[in-house]
Parts: sequence; C-alpha cells; structure tokens
Amino acid sequence: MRPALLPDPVGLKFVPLEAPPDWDAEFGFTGPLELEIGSGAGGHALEYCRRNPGVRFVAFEWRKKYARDTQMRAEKAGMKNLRVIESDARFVVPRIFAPGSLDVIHLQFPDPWWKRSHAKRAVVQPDFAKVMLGLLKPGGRFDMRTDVQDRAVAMLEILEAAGFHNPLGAGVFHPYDPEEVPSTRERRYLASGEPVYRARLVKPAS
Ligand SMILES: C[S@@+](CC[C@H](N)C(=O)[O-])C[C@H]1O[C@@H](n2cnc3c(N)ncnc32)[C@H](O)[C@@H]1O
Repeated sequence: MRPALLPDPVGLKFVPLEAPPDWDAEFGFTGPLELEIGSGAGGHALEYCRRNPGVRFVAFEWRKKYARDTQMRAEKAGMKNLRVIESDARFVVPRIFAPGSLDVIHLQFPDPWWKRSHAKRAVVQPDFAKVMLGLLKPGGRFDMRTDVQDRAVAMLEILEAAGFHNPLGAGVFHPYDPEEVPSTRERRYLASGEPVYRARLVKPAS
C-alpha cells in the first residue's frame, strides 16, 4: 500500500550543490559510501543499512511519498547511515559524489520505460553509464537486478560498453545469491519464482 505523503521533504539540501558535500561530516563517521538509484518503497535500502551499519548509504527516489517514508522509517529505527534524496538521480548524482568515491552503486528493478518517447528517462544509458563508472572507486561494484529480460540484456551491453568488467564473462548474468538483500519488488519474484536477471559488475582497477 502506498504510504501517505509526509509533510517534510527529504534530502533537498543536496540537490542544488555544485560540489560534493563532506560526507564524513554529513554522516558523522567514515566508511564505505554507497548509492542506490530508485529505492522505491525502501525495502532494500532499509535492510541493507540495518545489516551494514558501517556503510554510508545515499538513496535516490524521486517519488516523494516513498522517499519520505523510507527516511522516516530509518530515523524511527535509529539508523544513522541512510540519507534519502527525493530528486532525479541523473541530474544530482554527478555533482554530489566525487570521481572515484563510491564503493557500490545499487540499481534494482529500474522502470523499463516501455514507450519509445519515455526511453530517455532510463537510468542506464551510455552517457550516464560512463558517469557512474567514473564515480566508482577502482574495484567498486555495480549491482543491478531486473525482471525484464530484454532490458537486462540491453543494460548489460551498455554497462560493459561503458567499461564495466563482468567477472562472469560478457553478457553473463549473476546467479541468485541468498545472502543478498532483496528489494521490495524482488521479494515478490522470489515468492512467485519468476525470473530475475542480476548483474554484478566491477570497475577495473586501472
Ligand atoms: C520499478 S521501481 C523499483 C523500486 C525498488 N528499487 C524495488 O526494487 O523495489 C523503480 C523506482 O525508481 C524510481 N526512479 C526511476 N527513475 C529515477 C530517477 N531518475 N531518480 C530517482 N528515482 C527514480 C521510481 O520512482 C521507482 O520508485
């Protein structure tokens, strides 16, 4: 069920920044810095942060209800390591993270944007794939999941062409890992047994 819209926006102070903030000061501790794009109802972000309290986790979700609800749930649970930003990741991410500063980028079940006129809204496109590669540390990981097979194939092609390394071989999807944290949407597919296409790509060391 959709949450009611909470009154206070989340993460808007980051949106106009022209340069990365001091993330150590923002979180109050040092540690890996991870990004999730399109966190939706927040199932993955919240559970991942709970399991990994040493990770500083920034989640983008442009639907205000979901973004605010996720941040509120993190605060109610006393979590210090999650910041949700209710904005379009494609425009803000390149300005608020320094090149080579991210340990992991998570992208789960991105909207497939079926209509041709909407295709430009897709997160994984050649230019933005290069931006994401540049923001990761050498050896940093890109974790992607989707239920849409042709989008999965197309995204993998774009990411590999941008310079991401696929340790399993070009075009090969990653098997299900029971240790990974499922997203809200993924839980549905795990229950129904419908296929999920996963990729774990790496930024080459040099
Ligand atoms: C299909 S939902 C999946 C949500 C979640 N990752 C999951 O697996 O349950 C995709 C989400 O990405 C968000 N989204 C799509 N493009 C975005 C963008 N450019 N910036 C921020 N959020 C975006 C949508 O609002 C939506 O909540």
